[in-house]
Amino acid sequence: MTTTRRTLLTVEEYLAELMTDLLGGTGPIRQTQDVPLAQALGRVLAEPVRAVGDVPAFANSAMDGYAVRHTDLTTLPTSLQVVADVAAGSADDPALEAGQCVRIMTGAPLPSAADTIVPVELTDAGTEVVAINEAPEPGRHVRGAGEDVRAGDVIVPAGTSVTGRVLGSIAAAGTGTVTVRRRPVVAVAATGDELVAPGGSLRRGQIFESNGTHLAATLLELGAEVSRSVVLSDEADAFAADLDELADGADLVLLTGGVSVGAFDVSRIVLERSAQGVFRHVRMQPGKPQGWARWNGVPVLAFPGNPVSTAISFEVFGRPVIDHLLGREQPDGPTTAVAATGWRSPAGRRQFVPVGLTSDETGRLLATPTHRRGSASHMVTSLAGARAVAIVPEDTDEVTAGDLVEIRSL
Ligand SMILES: Nc1nc2c(c(=O)[nH]1)N[C@H]1C(S)=C(S)[C@@H](COP(=O)(O)OP(=O)(O)OC[C@H]3O[C@@H](n4cnc5c(N)ncnc54)[C@H](O)[C@@H]3O)O[C@H]1N2
Ligand code: MOO
Repeated sequence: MTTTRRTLLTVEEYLAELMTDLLGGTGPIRQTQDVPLAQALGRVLAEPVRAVGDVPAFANSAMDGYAVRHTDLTTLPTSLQVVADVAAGSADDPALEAGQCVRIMTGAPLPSAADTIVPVELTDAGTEVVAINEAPEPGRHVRGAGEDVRAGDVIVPAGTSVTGRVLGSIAAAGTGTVTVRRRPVVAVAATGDELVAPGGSLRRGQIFESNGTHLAATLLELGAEVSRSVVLSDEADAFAADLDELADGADLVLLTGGVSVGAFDVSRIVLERSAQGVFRHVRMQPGKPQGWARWNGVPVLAFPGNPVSTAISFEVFGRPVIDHLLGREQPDGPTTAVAATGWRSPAGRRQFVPVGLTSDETGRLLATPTHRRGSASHMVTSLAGARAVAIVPEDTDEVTAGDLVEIRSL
């Protein structure tokens, strides 16, 4: 039966419904994999990474100069005998008597008998005898063993997305292999007989498919595996058969289009008829019509077909579901920016507007809608230039230039 009147939920109510009723309260994917660092980019850590040893592993010099005993610098200027050279990578630990020093390079181990580094700039750079004109404080320019982290300290917690920065820290702490969660397998399907692959030619009534392209790429960015990204027929039986194939082996199916109340809205029709699909209206713009179901036991999210609606739906509902499957820590919460121009917002619905970000001469962050006409669910090219979405509360029907608006990075 066609559900034209729908329960109206807030964004939070619908998200909670997805987490409890669709995902069944189940935790992240259990399977993990051990992967070398070179293959870990974009994955999510299933276990914390701890420092294998102290970092730095040994006390070393922060400067090119001379390793000295500070007690030898009580009277200045002074001259010290240079008894050895130590370069980075050297395992030497030359002995120092009173009045002696060691020429040392940045990163080289501090001789056990020395306690301070005199940078070469404060000396005459002598190689057998060095004249020292100025004394740094005791202990200066020495990088202590373990002053970054101690052996066993957590470098990166479980649930972290592996980025270049994260990899750098893990590598420095001595770990070559990390345990990551298996990638969630996600199948993507756009619906609509009007859709033509980009690069083709359009006859009257047809448009280029963009939602599948957008979702598949964004899923890859988030560390998911996209098993298939296809366009399904608007014919119900064929759609259902294709859905069987898509769901096979998937952790999640994402559908776009056909969720509204139109006579041919195939996602809704098939999911309601064959999988007790739940279709809602959510107090948001864009992204009002939403649906979910389990198809052969596999969670299915059905997003509205308008491209900006799909994009926002993914940000608001798809991303948290993927993060949940991956056990990923939630990204940073919203921040604020100053609206650079004004725009209208539908009363009673939370508005999500793609915005670009700049700053003014006083350093304030400015948000400007990326489409000159503000927000509309079909303004697909507004997505390319967006750095964030501005979030306008339900009780606001107009944003005025200069207002502080909440933004969430994309
Ligand atoms: N009588 C009502 N009509 C509509 C309502 C409503 O409450 N009552 N809601 C409107 C809202 S809001 C939205 S959003 C849309 C959602 O509709 P559907 O999910 O059924 O989406 P479609 O009708 O399939 O498509 C909408 C629009 O988007 C284009 N589209 C679809 N798929 C793609 C794709 N993969 N790539 C690019 N563009 C796509 C499609 O051609 C349509 O133009 O319903 C409103 N109607
Ligand atoms: O909710 Mo629709 O997504 O406003 O265009």
